[in-house]
Amino acid sequence: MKIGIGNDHSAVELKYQIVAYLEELGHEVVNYGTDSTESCHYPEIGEKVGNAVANGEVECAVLICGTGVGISIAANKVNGVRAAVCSDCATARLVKQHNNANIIAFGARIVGVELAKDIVKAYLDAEFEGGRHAVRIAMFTDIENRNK
Ligand SMILES: O=C(CO)[C@H](O)[C@H](O)[C@H](O)COP(=O)(O)O
Repeated sequence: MKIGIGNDHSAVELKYQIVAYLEELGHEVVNYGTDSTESCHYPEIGEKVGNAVANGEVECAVLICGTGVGISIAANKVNGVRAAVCSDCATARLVKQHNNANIIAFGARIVGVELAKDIVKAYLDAEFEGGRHAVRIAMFTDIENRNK
């Protein structure tokens, strides 16, 4: 799978570890984040990754900032993006099964590297269940269309 990754200055080291892990799993990774620990602005990276997912450049993406929150808020401003912050594996599985999240986010200041890898794996291994959940996903699109 072609997977995007984006991060701010707080998450450079964790980003490298997650890229290595994704490659170990056989995925192609596109890096949209910073490779510098110099302070930068996460909204720019969240938007860039959101666009990459929305226009199909990558199938899904991982976003990492200090908490995962700011960068996911930015990505969620892009139509078609469903970015979800996860700090545990059950949530990571459910955001795919129920919300069909196309971006998973977490915080480099919140989760350690092993938990972060487990979160990514739980998300990638899960499948969207469709059915009643598809009706609700369609309602996200309705919200986007009403608020253009
Ligand atoms: O956006 C965030 C919180 O939602 C991220 O954690 C950022 O990484 C954080 O705000 C950056 O903080 P810093 O003090 O500028 O390193």
